[in-house]
Amino acid sequence: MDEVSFFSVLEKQYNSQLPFVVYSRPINNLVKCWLQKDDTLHTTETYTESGFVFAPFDIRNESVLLPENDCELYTLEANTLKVEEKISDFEATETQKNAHIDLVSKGIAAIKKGELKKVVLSRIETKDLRSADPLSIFKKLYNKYKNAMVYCWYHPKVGLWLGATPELLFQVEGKQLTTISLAGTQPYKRVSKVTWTNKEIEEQQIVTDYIAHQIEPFSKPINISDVETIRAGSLLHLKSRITGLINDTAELKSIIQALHPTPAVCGFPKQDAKDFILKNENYNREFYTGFLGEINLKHAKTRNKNRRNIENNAYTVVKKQSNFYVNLRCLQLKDHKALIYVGGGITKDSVAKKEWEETINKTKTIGNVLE
Ligand SMILES: C=C(O[C@@H]1C=C(C(=O)O)C=C[C@H]1O)C(=O)O
Repeated sequence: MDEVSFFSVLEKQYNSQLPFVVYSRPINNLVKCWLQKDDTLHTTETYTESGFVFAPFDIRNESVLLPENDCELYTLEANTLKVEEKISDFEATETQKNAHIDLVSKGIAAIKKGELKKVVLSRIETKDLRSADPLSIFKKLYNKYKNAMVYCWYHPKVGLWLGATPELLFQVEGKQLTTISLAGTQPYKRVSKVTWTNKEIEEQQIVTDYIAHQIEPFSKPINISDVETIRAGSLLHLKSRITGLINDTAELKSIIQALHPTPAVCGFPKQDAKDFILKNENYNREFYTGFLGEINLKHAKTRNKNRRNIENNAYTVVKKQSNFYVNLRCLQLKDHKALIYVGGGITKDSVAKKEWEETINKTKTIGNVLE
């Protein structure tokens, strides 16, 4: 399917108020879309169905599913998508600044009292839009962020979300489990040598240790890569890659429950951090810091048993694959407004004003493509 037909099918779907998702994973130049045939709100509790899942931060609320069997799927291959690149600046207000600094200060105080070790605190930044065409925003995100999972998700009974997230929650392909620990943030400044403070190194280590501990019951042996610096748009983060082989009895739901939400977006210890967030953030995160992605898709790979006799020995392995990304650097489109969701990890060494600046820098990822 060519680009014009691909996006006109999507536009028709949106204008008919029918659910869809259009997305591209960081691994290739494929843009995929799933169009649900009616507007039924499907949810999943078991995570055994196949389709595309959109799950909230607070998993006690419903995870929305676009079931594979109720959807039409299209794929487009493209390096860049055609779109007019108009953008404009926006500024945060002082009220929001003071409210966020107060919230972060509360977090630091709780950590110093020993109630928690790390908590991720966030806020919403609202921007009035001149143009609120979700598909143009999607195209701009796709052109700008090749290393991100870029998506636009819509359900008439839930809302419209867009994002460009650098963070994999986890991926399972057959028995192979891959996840990452991503934390620590600084602006990207085009220098070759990047230095990190103890605050960020410790913050990321908390995430790595937690993930390794949580997947231990399902997966052995666990390999943890060295920590590296990665770029996500105008930001840098610390990242480790964690892999393992899951055992036969491990269910997808148990892995989700073990990992989501990680200390990268919630904090540590998990329940205390979550309680602190729900009590103090003063707004509903909804799907921000939830997760999204393909669930239980069958993926066929052709292999050759014997390289000398390729024709006769080719065989196909069908593996089930799920890949979930953490819903970050995202916004919700509502009544011609963009609600941009941003947060950052707080530890004992955090400085409230710097955390405020970090959220400003994070709004730019998605704010940079809005008009
Ligand atoms: C919470 C966010 O990002 C997370 C928090 C980070 C941090 O505290 O340094 C870094 C990457 C993400 O894991 C966000 O972008 O809103």
